[in-house]
Amino acid sequence: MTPQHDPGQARPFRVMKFGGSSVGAADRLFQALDLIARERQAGPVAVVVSAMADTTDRLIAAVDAAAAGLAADPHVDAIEALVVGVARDLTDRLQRAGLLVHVPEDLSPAIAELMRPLRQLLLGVGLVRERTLQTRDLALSFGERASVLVVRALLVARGVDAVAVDARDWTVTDDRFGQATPDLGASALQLGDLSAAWSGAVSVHTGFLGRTRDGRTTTLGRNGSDYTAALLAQILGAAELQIWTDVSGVMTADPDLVLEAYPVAHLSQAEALELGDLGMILHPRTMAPLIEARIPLRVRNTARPADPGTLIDVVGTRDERHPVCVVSTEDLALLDLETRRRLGHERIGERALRALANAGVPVWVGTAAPRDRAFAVAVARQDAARAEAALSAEFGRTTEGEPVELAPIRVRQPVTLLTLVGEAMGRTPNVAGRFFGALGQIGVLVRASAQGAGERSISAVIDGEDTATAVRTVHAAFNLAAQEVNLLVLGKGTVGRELLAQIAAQQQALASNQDVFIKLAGVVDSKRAVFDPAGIPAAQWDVRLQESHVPPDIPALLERLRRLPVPILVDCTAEDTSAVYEAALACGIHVVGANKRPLAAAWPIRQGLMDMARKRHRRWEYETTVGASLPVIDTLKGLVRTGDAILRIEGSFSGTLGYLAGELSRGVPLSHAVRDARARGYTEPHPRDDLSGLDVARKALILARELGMELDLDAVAIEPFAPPEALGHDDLERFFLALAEQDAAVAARIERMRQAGRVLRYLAQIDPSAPAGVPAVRVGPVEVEPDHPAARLRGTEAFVAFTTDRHRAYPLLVQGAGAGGAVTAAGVLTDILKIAMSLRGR
Ligand SMILES: Nc1ncnc2c1ncn2[C@@H]1O[C@H](COP(=O)(O)OP(=O)(O)O)[C@@H](O)[C@H]1O
Ligand SMILES: N[C@@H](CC(=O)OP(=O)(O)O)C(=O)O
Repeated sequence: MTPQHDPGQARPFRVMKFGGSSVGAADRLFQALDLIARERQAGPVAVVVSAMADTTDRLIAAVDAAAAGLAADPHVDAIEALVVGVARDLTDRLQRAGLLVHVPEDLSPAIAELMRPLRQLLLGVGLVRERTLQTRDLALSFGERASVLVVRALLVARGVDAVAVDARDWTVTDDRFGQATPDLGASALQLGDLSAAWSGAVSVHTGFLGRTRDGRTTTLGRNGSDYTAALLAQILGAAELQIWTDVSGVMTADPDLVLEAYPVAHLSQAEALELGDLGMILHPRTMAPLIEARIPLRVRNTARPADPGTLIDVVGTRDERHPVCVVSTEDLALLDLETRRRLGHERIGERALRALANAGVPVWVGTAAPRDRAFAVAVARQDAARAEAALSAEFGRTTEGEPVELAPIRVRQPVTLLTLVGEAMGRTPNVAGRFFGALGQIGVLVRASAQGAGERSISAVIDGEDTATAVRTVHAAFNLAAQEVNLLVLGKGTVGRELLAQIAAQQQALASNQDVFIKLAGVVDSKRAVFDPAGIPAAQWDVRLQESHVPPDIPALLERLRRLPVPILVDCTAEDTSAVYEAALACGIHVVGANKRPLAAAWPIRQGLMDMARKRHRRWEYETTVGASLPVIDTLKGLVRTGDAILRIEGSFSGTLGYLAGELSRGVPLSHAVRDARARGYTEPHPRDDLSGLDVARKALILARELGMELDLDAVAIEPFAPPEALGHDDLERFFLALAEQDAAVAARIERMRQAGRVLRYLAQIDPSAPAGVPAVRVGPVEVEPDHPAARLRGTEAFVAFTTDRHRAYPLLVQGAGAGGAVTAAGVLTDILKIAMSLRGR
């Protein structure tokens, strides 16, 4: 192909294409004209425009309406109104900006005149009630033709010499209406003749349109203006093609699907070819002429012309940290073929592809099992029935005289083809591992997969309903600096409130120092919920919750949460939430809980939750259920996992009871000490819940169960902290009166102990090898000797002593602050980070 440089110019052309979004509104078109004028000063320019905004869709609706015997005129009226409105608005703007060099003629009569044959055509369609692709293409041509009329007139009005070119006059195509292919040689000849008349003016071409040799109008397929522009660039031997649209370049993912998507600075032509093939922003055939002619392409944003956009050239970038693009192709069907016996020498894959090609069904992806015993193909959903019929017919007959033994064809739909495209992939290890790992982490099943032969792409076929979550998760795994986790926090009591404050304070540092981004997706209390998949600023949760009128519909919230990357349910309540945990784990949500009740629920329930977590590969972290943020559970798990034999566990787990024991030892009467502890916020709202020993019993049970002891709460021997007769009153005042009646007896006991050199502590004791008839787990008040580790505890301090086979002589001790909102919340945050860090391997 001989490049046709502008005869009067030494410099080569630049081709600028403006899409429907750039020409469909006056403010954008104002920018577009400005860009053209500036570019013209630097050298020769050819412009390609699309139909304004949604005009092409409207024209299709008009044809459909006419064919259905309905009025099509309202659609044409709306298009005319849009075009005339944009032209008027733009004239005003140019005038106000002092840019109007010539006053343009009123364009409405010209536009009405242009549309007249369209109205007649639609009338004809209405009469015959028949709509062929050929008729439709002719109707569609009016969109681009109207744009050219307006753009040329206003360029001239702005002082830029411009000529209108109906690209049908040079784009010679075959007669595949709706999807025509241009003939490059014939088109170049035609254009050569036409271009002589431009003589230095900016030529403004209709995108998308062509004509057969015998003069019938064709279109190049939806979004075909990109293709027109690429052809024009090739024939003109342009130095560059610019595609101006409404986003700042080719983004790492569809910005409508992935909020965090960002523009890719530099792509190779091969990468862009793969992206175009998958229908990502470029028309699938745009790249071919540019590759042939080695012409660079820039994708730019008309509304933000200062943004650099995306450069697509022959070499691309060698930057190893180059982002990759995630493309999802929805509404596909996956057809699975499997032989029960080999089909002679011919492979089923080959035969299947041939059968589909003969039936005119395009295949999105095909993957074969080794030696072709099984084969899966993904096709557009609308082609699924045709594809199935073609395959059934193909494999229904025998080959080489052998009976065909094909299992019934399985059709799964809707499915989505999820593809990762990036040049760097062939040079980076473990791309497949990270890709499938990210999908596995959110419980997405891969139905089929393919790794591009050019090492530039990797694809997975997934269920349609998983699309949004999968795209976001894969995008985050490859393109975001920080691992994102999404929290739904249940409960805004002391622990919940403190946790949210700690998240607000730490969020920034965690993102910059640990590459972990903690996103607060929702908060729920007993009356309402607030949920925002884009994230609630952690400092604003309180206000947002107060403003919310959404009821706390947990199943609905879990359904939304599970669609976000690394979803975590954070339970800061003291309710029976086992059913919530089950639902969460079942749908792929991790759980972090400070709540003891699900762990202390009946053994089959607790075990069911553990099994569900294991089966769904979700984490359930609950370190704070015993000893707040002290590493009690982790230590015990470590001992058990490394095969140590636990001989005995003893501990003081209740900060409240530890505090009370200390106060009594100092001579404070029981009822006073309890009143005081309640006033300090150490006790539950009704102190009976602490004094009964039930809370400590639950903690002891949690530890015992870690040892595999199949016990329920009723197997724990509980002796309350205060005599049971004092605990029966619901009414607080009567409760305190009854408690005061015990003051003297308790004081006398404490005094006796003091004289014997002992102190009172409330301890839990677990003895896995207790003989039959002796409770293996017991909690209650114990008089301890002065050299016992519990004797040294101060205030709300807690301790646990593990006596094991390896720690026999000196028990392993864990000791420190064992209660309080701040330490518990810090423990919950640690559990959340444990999950985030384990996934972060990037
Ligand atoms: N990966 C992606 N990068 C950029 N845009 C994308 C991507 N995926 C989907 N899009 C969508 O493509 C749109 C641009 O294409 P289109 O509407 O055809 O533009 P135009 O009207 O300029 O031809 C964007 O507004 C965006 O919503
Ligand atoms: N107007 C045609 C052709 C085109 O390319 O449009 P856009 O550049 O707006 O995607 C369509 O909507 O398919």
